Amino acid sequence: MEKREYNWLDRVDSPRDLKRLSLDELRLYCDELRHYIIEQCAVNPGHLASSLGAVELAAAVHYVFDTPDDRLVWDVGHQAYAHKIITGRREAFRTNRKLGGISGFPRIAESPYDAFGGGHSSVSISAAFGMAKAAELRGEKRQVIAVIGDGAMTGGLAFEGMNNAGASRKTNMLVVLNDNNMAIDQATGALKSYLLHISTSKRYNAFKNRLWRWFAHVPPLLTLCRRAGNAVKHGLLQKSNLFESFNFRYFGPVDGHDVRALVTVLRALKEIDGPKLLHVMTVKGKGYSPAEHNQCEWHAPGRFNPETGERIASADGRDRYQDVFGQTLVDLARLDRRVVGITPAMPSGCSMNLLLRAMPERCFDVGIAEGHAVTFSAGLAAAGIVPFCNIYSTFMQRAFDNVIHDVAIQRLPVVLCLDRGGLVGEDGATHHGAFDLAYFGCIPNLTVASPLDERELRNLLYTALQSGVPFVVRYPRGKGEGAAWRDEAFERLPIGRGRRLTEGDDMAVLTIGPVGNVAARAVKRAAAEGVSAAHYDLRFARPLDEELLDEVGRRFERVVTVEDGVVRGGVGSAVRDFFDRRGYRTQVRSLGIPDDRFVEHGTPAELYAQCGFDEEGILRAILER
Ligand SMILES: Cc1ncc(C[n+]2csc(CCOP(=O)(O)OP(=O)(O)O)c2C)c(N)n1
Ligand SMILES: CC(=O)[C@@H](O)[C@H](O)COP(=O)(O)O
Ligand SMILES: [Mg+2]
Repeated sequence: MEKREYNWLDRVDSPRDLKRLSLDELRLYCDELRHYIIEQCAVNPGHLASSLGAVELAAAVHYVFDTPDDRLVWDVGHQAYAHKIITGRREAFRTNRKLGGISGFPRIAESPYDAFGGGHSSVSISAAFGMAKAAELRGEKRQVIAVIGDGAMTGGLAFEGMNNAGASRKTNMLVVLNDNNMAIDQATGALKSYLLHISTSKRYNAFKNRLWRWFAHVPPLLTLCRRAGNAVKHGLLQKSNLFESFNFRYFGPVDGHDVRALVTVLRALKEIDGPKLLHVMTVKGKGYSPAEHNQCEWHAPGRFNPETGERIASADGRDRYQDVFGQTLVDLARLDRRVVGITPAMPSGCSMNLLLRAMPERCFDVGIAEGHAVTFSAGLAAAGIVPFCNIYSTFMQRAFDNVIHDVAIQRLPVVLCLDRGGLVGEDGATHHGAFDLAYFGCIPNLTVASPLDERELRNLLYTALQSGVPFVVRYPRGKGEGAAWRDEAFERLPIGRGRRLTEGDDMAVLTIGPVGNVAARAVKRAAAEGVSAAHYDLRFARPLDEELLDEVGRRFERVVTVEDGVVRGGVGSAVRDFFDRRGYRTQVRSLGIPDDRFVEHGTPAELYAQCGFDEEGILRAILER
């Protein structure tokens, strides 16, 4: 990619400015917009490939519709960078995902153009339907548009939204299906084949192309085309149209990078009432060759050299926790024929792609469907398989009831692997794994553990396999401590037992998970400053090690608990409850993620400091008398 001067980019600070451009100028503007996104993401990382794929779409929607009066909802929101830049955030985009800067996702609080917040998948149709219904109830005339990817469309919630909205034939809403045949990894499932079928059906497309050409040149034909709708499409498509079955009028597929064609089609659709869906074909990473050629890696590539496409990674020899999970799962699957892996659309994110490559028949990418992933796992477990179901902590929130109803009550031996537990950094409030220790800590029959380091993660996964009970293993995003783990012999760990890491006399520090390593450094520094702190690693949030806690309660008047999770309802709360119940008068100070606000985006180091449980914060709490 070559450096270039911008002639059009700087002229647009709002959709109103955009509308002043001719269609030819709009195309030139889109080229520059794409270039700017690449240039900025190279130095300030973000969701590059999806946003490159939606440049023309964002421009065309803002060109045709009257945002913010017309409501535009982006599903997930990771493809909305062009939208942000068009809607007055061109300069602010330099602060994308930085502490105090704009969010990587749409946010209602950030701009009137962000009609609905994003981050988690498959919400757009339900939200847009709510807005369309509200407009109807309030007698307001406005358009509502939901842009949803083919990956997000695999989520059950999207179908719940369509089912509901489709029954309301008068309600005016447009769903734009942004189909690039990719989620983060390869698209999966029956919907993928279906979308491929309708986007490649030659007879239907030849007919449809003629229809759209008429649309463009002879406006009165619009009415005719509307009437032609269902019957013709059904006749030409071998399968009945899925979206039409939900009472959505189906239009497309159209080329999502031909901004002129998009404008033409959207203008036409604006005149059609009721629920309708426009199928748009895009290329993930469009316009940046490295991203087009390796769409998965360029979903969120980190920093890179825009000229060469070389990604800039810091190599310090330490593995990520997800690497430990991915390789250990392969090792366990080799050890035990009952082991399988389940991921809701995150094989690369959680490194289950290692199992997918090694034993594809024993690895299931079920689409963006966390609830289904858990219940599917429960079904497998009920039939003698040991599923390792890996879900990012924040997305597990979607499957809370499935864990209670389908796993815990029935005591089925599902291993729930919670990746991204704790603060995740730049993705911000929607993605921090803040609540899991609180929401799993209160469920009967669940064992909940978190390792201190890589080797312990490996051993906890092994222990979970041996346990025969519902077992949660929770670990954070990013790199570990550098502990040796590869090819280490497995060790079965005692369930519900913690251990003392450091002896001390003045007070005790209780930790769970890798944040214990940070606390260990603070404990050392406290000793140098004259405070002798005993350090205990609980390892299990449930069941708690009561013997260990009795020892602490008996010996210490002052305790600091540290967890990379929300302070209320988490491990600190459970420890305090235990001391109360046992009648210990120990004073407990709990450090963790605050529960009086959502923590926003920033680097992990900045956020730990802000929340007061970085090394300095823990040290301060230990020294406080
Ligand atoms: C509930 C939930 N599960 C998983 C994710 C992680 N995730 C973010 S984007 C994405 C893929 C989305 O695919 P698609 O909608 O087709 O957009 P594309 O990346 O192809 O542009 C996934 C799985 C999420 N954001 N929300
Ligand atoms: C938008 C989204 O939900 C994912 O792309 C997420 O940002 C991935 O996070 P990791 O970078 O932690 O895999
Ligand atoms: Mg996609």
